Amino acid sequence: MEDEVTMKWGDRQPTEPTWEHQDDAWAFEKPTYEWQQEFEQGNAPAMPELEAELFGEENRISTGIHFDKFSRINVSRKGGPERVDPLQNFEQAKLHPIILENIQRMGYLEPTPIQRNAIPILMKNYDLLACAQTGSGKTAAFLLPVLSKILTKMQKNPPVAPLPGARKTKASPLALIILPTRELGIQIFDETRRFTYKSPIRPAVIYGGTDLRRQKDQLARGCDILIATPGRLVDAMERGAVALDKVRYLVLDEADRILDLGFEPTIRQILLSSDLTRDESLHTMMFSATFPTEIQVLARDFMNDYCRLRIGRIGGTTTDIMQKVIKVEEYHKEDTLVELLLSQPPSRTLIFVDTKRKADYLDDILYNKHFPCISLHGDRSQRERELALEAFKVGRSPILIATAVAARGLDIKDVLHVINYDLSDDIDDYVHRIGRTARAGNPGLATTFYNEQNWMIAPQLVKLLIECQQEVPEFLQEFITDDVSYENDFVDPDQIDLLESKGGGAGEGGDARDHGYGDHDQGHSGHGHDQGEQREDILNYDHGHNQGVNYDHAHGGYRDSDSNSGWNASVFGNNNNSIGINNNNNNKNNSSNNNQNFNFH
Ligand SMILES: Nc1ncnc2c1ncn2[C@@H]1O[C@H](COP(=O)(O)OP(=O)(O)OP(=O)(O)O)[C@@H](O)[C@H]1O
Repeated sequence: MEDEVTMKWGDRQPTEPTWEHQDDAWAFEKPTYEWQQEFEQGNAPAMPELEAELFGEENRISTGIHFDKFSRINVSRKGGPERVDPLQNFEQAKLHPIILENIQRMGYLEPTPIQRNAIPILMKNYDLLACAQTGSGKTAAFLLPVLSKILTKMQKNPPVAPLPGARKTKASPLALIILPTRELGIQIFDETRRFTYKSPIRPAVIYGGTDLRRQKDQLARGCDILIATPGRLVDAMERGAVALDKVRYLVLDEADRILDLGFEPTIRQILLSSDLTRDESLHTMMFSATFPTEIQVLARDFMNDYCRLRIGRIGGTTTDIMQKVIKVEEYHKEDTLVELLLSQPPSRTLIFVDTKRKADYLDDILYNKHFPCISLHGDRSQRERELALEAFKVGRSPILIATAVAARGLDIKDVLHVINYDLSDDIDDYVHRIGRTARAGNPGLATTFYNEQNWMIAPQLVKLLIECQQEVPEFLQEFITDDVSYENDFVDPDQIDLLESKGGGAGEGGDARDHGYGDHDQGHSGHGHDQGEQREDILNYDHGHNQGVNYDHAHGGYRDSDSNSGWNASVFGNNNNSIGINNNNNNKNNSSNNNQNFNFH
């Protein structure tokens, strides 16, 4: 088995240490552009090392062959300005020149549909509820106008440098982005570091599981745009590290997941009982690929004269993902997984399981079979979570076994295969999980293990497969119905109460998950709820202490960088990957001119 795996997945070779290994820095301490008082906008000097890190090809996703397909998707807009002219190009958006330069550095040639439509609305200062498919560029759709507006404000009123010797203790950001998971926070921080390059805007990110004092130090250096998980944000506000009175742009990213995790009271607390200015000078926006009714209720309660923008169907997914569903009984899943991994050329692969225990267990099984794997879940210390994701990104551990912690928003280059080892009961979860592949018009493969225990999701899964023109396997055909219609729009705000009183709505029913709310990332420890085989729906645990990175793998922990550094990363970082799975039901052989081949035989 070792030879077989090694031949497939590459020889062990030493790899360069990453930034995390060089010192004990956290992801929130990654460098941002160091603006000096004497710089002028448009004339700031380059920071070549930072520029290479931020814009290097290896660190970001290039558009794929299906990028053009985006433009054929249907767009619906309700509310907001009377007339919106979708952007033909970024230049039309009247974005600040520094932002335009960074768009070029990112290699974005044209806007995606969500960007074409959302940016003009946000530039006109309307509140926005926006839904678009996974991987279709929602992040830039809100970041670009927000950053551009901050820069224009700064140009009119340049920030005043603190007096010599003055000690700033409180951050007063102009923009606040709240999101459900720490990993997503780090990623949006990275994206913000890119778009604020050579600008005076200082971004910061705060999330649980890390030393709040160090995050406070970051905040004390000043912060114009703050990215935060809800619990840590409240914590920082209560400790006087953050004031919200200057916030003019408020974004809830993956808004439905924030509520799903039980953060609604926290969000309402932030929106209602904080020092946030709640008048027409505050612009609020919510983005996601899925929008159950609860989040639409929240939007109605807190947004003014807002625009509802939908690109494609709410909860729909991209046809760039080849979805395969195979029948696998529980007892046979391990063997099938190993066969599946061996049957394909190595490619960055994300395996979803439902429980933390199973993530550890499977990690052990695969590691002992010499697969270059690592796991990520909420029981890991934050340091371990950051290391695991980094190892996956750089290709040192190209197989990541994760719970739902990795399901939302993560944008990792060349994830070619998502495997639903355990299938969630919730179709929205399924959509977000498989959405970790096929980003920005690239192709991807999602393989789902299905058995009778998953009957609950079967009707919706089948509907989605049909909608995406995917093969419906024999064993799922009994779930095909004539009803191919979908609740395909936002609920009219005037109808929400009616809908709620009838007990209906997109977000109702069918959700048997154990949410087991815990400490919500508040920065204190103590969870008793997920010792067993409960599903992991609470992501932002805080153990109150850092358990270190060098866990003994035999005890379900992490491998250190040495023992895990040997896998040849090169095949996982280029565009030359090909993946294939054996499936007797399918003879498709899709190949593309950028050499991403999907071989099904
Ligand atoms: N206009 C563009 N041209 C090329 N690439 C783009 C463009 N806009 C965004 N991208 C890239 O597409 C990828 C996906 O974008 P993003 O992460 O914002 O998707 P998303 O819609 O937020 O997905 P999810 O719902 O999964 O969070 C990113 O790597 C981003 O850099």
